[in-house]
Amino acid sequence: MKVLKFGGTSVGSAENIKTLLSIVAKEKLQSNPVVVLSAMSGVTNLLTDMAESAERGEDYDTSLKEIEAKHFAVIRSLLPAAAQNPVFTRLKIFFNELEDLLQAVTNLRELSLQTKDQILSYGERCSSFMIAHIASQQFEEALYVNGSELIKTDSNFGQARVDTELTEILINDFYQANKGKVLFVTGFIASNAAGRVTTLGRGGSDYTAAVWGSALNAEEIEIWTDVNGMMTADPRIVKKAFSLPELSYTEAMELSYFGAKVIYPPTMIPAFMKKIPIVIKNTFEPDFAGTYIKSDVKASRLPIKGISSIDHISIINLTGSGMVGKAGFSGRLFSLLSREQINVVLITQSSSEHSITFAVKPTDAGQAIALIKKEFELELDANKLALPEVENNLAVLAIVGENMKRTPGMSGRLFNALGRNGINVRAIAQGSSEYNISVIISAADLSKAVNAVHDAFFTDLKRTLNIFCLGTGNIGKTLFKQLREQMPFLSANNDLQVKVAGISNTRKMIFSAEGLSLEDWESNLNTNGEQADLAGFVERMKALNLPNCVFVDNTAAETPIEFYQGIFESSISVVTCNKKGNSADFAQYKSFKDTARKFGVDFYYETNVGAGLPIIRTLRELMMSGDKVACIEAILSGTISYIFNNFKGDAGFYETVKEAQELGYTEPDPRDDLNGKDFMRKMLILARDAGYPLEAIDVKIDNILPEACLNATSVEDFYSELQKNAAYFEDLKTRAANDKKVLRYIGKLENGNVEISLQMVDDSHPFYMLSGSDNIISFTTDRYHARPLVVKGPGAGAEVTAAGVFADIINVGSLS
Ligand SMILES: NC(=O)c1ccc[n+]([C@@H]2O[C@H](COP(=O)([O-])OP(=O)(O)OC[C@H]3O[C@@H](n4cnc5c(N)ncnc54)[C@H](O)[C@@H]3O)[C@@H](O)[C@H]2O)c1
Ligand SMILES: N[C@@H](CCO)C(=O)O
Ligand code: NA
Repeated sequence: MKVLKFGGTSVGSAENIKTLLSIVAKEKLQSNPVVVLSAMSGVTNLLTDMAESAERGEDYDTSLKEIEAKHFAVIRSLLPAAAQNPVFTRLKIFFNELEDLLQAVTNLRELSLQTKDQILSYGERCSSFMIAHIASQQFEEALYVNGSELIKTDSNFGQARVDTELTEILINDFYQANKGKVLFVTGFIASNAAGRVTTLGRGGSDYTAAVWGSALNAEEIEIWTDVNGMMTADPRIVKKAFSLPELSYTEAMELSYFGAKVIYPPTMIPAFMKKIPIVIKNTFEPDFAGTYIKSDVKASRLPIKGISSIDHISIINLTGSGMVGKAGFSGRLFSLLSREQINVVLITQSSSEHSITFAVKPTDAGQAIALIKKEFELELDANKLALPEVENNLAVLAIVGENMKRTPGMSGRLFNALGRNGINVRAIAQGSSEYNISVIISAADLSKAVNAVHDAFFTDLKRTLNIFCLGTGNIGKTLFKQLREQMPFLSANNDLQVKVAGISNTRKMIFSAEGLSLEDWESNLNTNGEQADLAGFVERMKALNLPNCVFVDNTAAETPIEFYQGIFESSISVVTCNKKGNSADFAQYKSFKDTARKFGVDFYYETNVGAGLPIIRTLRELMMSGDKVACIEAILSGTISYIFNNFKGDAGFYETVKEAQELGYTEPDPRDDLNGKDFMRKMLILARDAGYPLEAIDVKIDNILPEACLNATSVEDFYSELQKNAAYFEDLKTRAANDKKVLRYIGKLENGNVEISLQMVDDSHPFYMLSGSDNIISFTTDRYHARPLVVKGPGAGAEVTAAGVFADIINVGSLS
């Protein structure tokens, strides 16, 4: 037989009670279960409030009416009129008794724990009596059982301890005498030797179920609740949390201890002692298998079972020489705290024995300090102990699982995930059982930490990147389009989810921690966006404190650069196609790199040179593997490449530049391409990445433009100068054509010198054959000295650039 326990929500409404009874009916086909019931949801709280109001002499009538109404509504809806009366009558008797008790409390202005237990007992008695009667419509064998008479305890009211031996006899006798019946038993309540009602404390109804299950050697104890079993993490914090099919008793205890509210650990002990499996099931999804808690769990491939957390915790630090080598110091400390019922959540002690840190509930911290000051007065006076210190606004995160045992790398993975996300660890505790590693962190970081750690351990699941994108122009727009198209593939094949958590352009900005839809981002930004403000955008990104966060700069502006440093310092990675950052002062370039490294985040800028072509990456890998760059020769302006490849025959120069702009090859300001500045930035970045600490003025640039074009003060002006100077360009074209040559704008880095020059090359030159917006780069190095390493292909355009940004984003945080 089985014991089925239904919690408050499962008995909370007529609808839910119907569901409950259908579950019982199904179980009855196998064998008659024992059904343990809680009070209807909210009723125990109401009873507590009423008792306390009565003690203060305040009104409790409204709440009493509320409780009555709650039960009567169920009776009316689930029982035929003819069958309602006996239930109403009995419940009315209950409510009269309850009122008498409350009146007595009011008169005395005194609420003893004993009286409170008596008052609370009506919650379970009403729900169980009522449900047993409703059940009897369906099966005659239904029997209401006031379980308080069968579970015998001491007189520790409010949290009584069970006399197991006697209780087992009573339950067995009762069960034998009522064989063939379906018992509907009140949870939570018991009685002492004198027959006074006691209660079993927190999780009391689960405890009742475990006591019955253990007494009757049940094959299983089912705890029916409103969630799909125990989950890998709190689903309100981690959207990707999932139900665990199986847990050992120890794992369940460790997980529950820190936060997982599904079951209260001590209630499992009777089941644990007799190795009776406990199954957590969902009343509202009865076909879902739920979580099995048992002793012989199958080997699991999950590295850990779950992450539990407590969001409000304080720590108390004790330091001083008085502790060193003093056996009994911690004994005194912790027995003091336990005597005063202060629950210690976690303890760490340094091996020097010079300090002890322990965590308590914030509400206990003040009392703990006072107790310590009193107990250790002598030590404090003698300066053998420093005044105890409290730190508030902290949280505990714990990873739990038996597989951690003797598995190296588990704590490494935990701390790596925390470190990469800029989460400072205040204290650490690992039980020698190795089932649990707990860390204390700032409460503000808890959600980010639990998500990051969840991602790090459940790698079968999708890693999530949260990106904040600046710039919705040519590149930004195309990136969103690519992300939208690629999302399903990524999540299916790369275990990766990219969420756009923020978007801004110069006009508007918008945020969503859940991720913005990329179907309608533009209209959403325009209609719902707030006024753009770069500092505000960055602040909000930091404040949202999302895990695996990336700032993506798709602008050509200088202002975003000022924020990079602070972004790295907030442990946020940066991906940028904006070259302005890396091509300003060398000191700043160096600081970006150093800071990113220091904070364990990534700084990727592949599209700074050659758009999506793998140039930065190639150079980095050459350098990292110990190669030395002797010479770099390159065509790195996609715009000028396009112009020279198309400025032929009848084509005019001005028209060709216009085309390049329309095709999305140029910078937002095309003068930056034509005056060589954009090319200069790329050569400078390459030189720096190759190890040369150069500044912009160190790059020699050959002009391809006549003076008047260079001096144009606006883009419009610039274009009209191009038209006026058509002859100048025609002359270049004819001279090259006459010599069977082509025009090439070529950059060269050699011996730490960088120059960019306009050249006319014939078909013997490796850069002769190019088309479209092609870039070409050749690296001559120690290892590639006879023939250079060459990368060639389209080096400008929205699609290839956005693709490069995309690739940088998905590389963030990957260990490759
Ligand atoms: N076009 C290419 O082939 C190519 C290749 C490699 C790199 N890039 C780089 O890509 C970047 C973007 O180019 P684009 O063609 O998309 O430019 P664009 O002018 O089309 O778009 C720029 C966007 O940035 C936004 N912006 C500018 N300053 C801002 C600020 N302070 N705050 C918020 N938003 C701001 C603008 O509102 C606009 O949405 C440039 O840095 C460019 O060098 C372009
Ligand atoms: N405007 C740039 C885009 C690539 O960075 C070019 O023409 O090369
Ligand atoms: Na590139």
